[in-house]
Amino acid sequence: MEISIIGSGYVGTTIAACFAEVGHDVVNVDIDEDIVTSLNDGEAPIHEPGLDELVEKHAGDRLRATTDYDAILETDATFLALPTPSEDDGHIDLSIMEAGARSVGRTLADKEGYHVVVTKSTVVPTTTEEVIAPILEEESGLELGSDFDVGMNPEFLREGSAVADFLDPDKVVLGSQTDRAATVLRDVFDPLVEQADSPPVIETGVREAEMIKYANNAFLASKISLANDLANICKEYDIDSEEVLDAVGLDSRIGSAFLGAGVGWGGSCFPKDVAAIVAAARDVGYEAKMLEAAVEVNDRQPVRMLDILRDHVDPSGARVAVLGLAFKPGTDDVRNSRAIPLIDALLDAGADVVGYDPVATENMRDHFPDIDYADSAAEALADADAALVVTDWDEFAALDDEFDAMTDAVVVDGRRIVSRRDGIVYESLV
Ligand SMILES: NC(=O)c1ccc[n+]([C@@H]2O[C@H](COP(=O)([O-])OP(=O)(O)OC[C@H]3O[C@@H](n4cnc5c(N)ncnc54)[C@H](O)[C@@H]3O)[C@@H](O)[C@H]2O)c1
Ligand SMILES: O=c1ccn([C@@H]2O[C@H](COP(=O)(O)OP(=O)(O)O[C@H]3O[C@H](CO)[C@@H](O)[C@H](O)[C@H]3O)[C@@H](O)[C@H]2O)c(=O)[nH]1
Repeated sequence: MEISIIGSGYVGTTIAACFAEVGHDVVNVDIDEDIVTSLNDGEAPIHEPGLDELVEKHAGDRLRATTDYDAILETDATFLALPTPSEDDGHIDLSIMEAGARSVGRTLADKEGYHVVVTKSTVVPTTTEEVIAPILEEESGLELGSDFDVGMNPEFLREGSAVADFLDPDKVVLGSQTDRAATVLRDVFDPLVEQADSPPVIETGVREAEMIKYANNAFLASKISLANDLANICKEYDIDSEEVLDAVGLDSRIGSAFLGAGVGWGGSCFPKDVAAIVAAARDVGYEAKMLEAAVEVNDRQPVRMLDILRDHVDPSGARVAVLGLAFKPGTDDVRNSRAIPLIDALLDAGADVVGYDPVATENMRDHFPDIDYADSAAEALADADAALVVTDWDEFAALDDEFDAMTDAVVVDGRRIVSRRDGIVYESLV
C-alpha cells in the first residue's frame, strides 16, 4: 500500500521505517528540512535501537521524506503523527494537529479517489471526529463518509524500544466509523500482524480507540503510583518494599510489570496524557479522583527524596551529585525527567549541583545551563557531600570505590539500583 505520515519524530519515523519493512511504500512529510534530508540520506533523525538499520535499508526505495504535502495525493492513507503537548492547565494543546489537518485538507482538495486520514497521535476522545474531520471537510471541500473517512490508530511503543514494540505489539487498535475505512486500516496492518505472530487486533470506533490509549497510559502511570504509595508505607515500617511488590506481582491478576517503585514517572507521555484526560474528564463533568491522586503521589516522590537527603545533609552550600538525568534508562530524552524537579528544589535550597548522565547531559543543559556537568559518575561523586540516584542506568548498579571519593558519602537512591552499602550512608527512597 501507499502510506503517507505527517510528522517524522519518535513515532512518525519509527512507524514509517517499520511500515516500509513490512512491505508498504511510505512517504514522511515534515516541516523540518533537516529531518527530511536526514531520512532521505538513510539516517534516522532520532536515536532508537534498530531504527538506523531500517532507515538505511529502505531510504530511497520504499521510504522517502519530503516537506511537500502534495506527496499524500499518491497515497491511500495518511497518518497524523504530530505532537499533542499540554497547555499550562493540563488540557491537550491541539494547535499543531489542527495546523497539520488544515494542510492535509487543503491538499486533499486535489485528490481523485477515496482517502483515509488516521490519527496516530494521542488525542482526547472526540478529537478526530469533532476537530480533525470538520477541518478536513472544510479545507478539502470533500464529503466525510463518501470521499474520505477518518480513523484512529493509537500507538503504544515505548522510547528506547520503539522499533521492537511496533513490530511486535501486544495489540493493534483500529478505530473507524465506516466499513470502508476499517478495510483500509486492516490492509495497512495485515502484513505487520502476520509477521508479528498475530497479536489481537481490536476493531472499534474512533472515540473508543482514542480512549483506549488514555486508559492504557493512565493505568500504567497509576500502577506505578500505587506501587509508590505502598512502598512509602513499607519505608515507614522499615519493610523491604521490593520484597513486598515482587510477591504482589506474582499474582497473575496483578502482574509484575510497572511495579518499579522509586522517584516516579516522567517522560513525554505519562505526565501530559494523564493531565489531558483528567482535564478532559473535568470538562464533561467528571472528577477523575484516582488519576488526580496518581499525579499527586508522583509529584510527592521527589519531595520525599529531598526530605531523606535533609535528614543527613543540609543542602544549603552542599555539593550534591545527581546521577541520571534522562527520564528513563536507554534514552537521551529528559522531557519531564524526575531529575528536573529535584534539581530545581536543590537549587532553591542553595545546593551546588553536579549532574551526570551517560547520554542525556546535552539535553539537560537546555534546562539547567548553569549547573556543573560531569563526564562520569566518578567525576560527579568526587568531593560531593551527597548523591541522589534518579535514573536506573545499569552502570549505577556497579558503582563501588567511586563513593570513597565523596566528602560525605550520603547516597539517596531513587531507583533502588546501587548495590554498595559498606562505608557509605545509604538510604533508599522506597
Ligand atoms: N514518543 C512516544 O514514545 C510516543 C508513543 C506513543 C504515542 N505518542 C504520541 O504520538 C504523537 C507524536 O509524538 P512524537 O513523540 O513522535 O513527537 P515528536 O515531537 O518527536 O515529532 C513530531 C514531528 O512533527 C513535525 N511537525 C510539527 N508540525 C508539523 C506540521 N504542521 N507538518 C508536518 N510535520 C510537523 C515536527 O517537526 C516533528 O518532527 C503525540 O501525540 C504523542 O503523544 C508518542
Ligand atoms: O515500574 C516502573 C516503570 C516505569 N517507571 C517510569 O515511568 C516512566 C515511563 O516509562 P516507560 O513507560 O517505560 O516509557 P515511555 O517511553 O514514556 O512509554 C510510555 O508512554 C508511551 C507514550 O504514550 C506509550 O506508548 C508506552 O506504552 C508507555 O509505556 C519513566 O519515567 C520510568 O522511569 C517507573 O517509575 N516504574
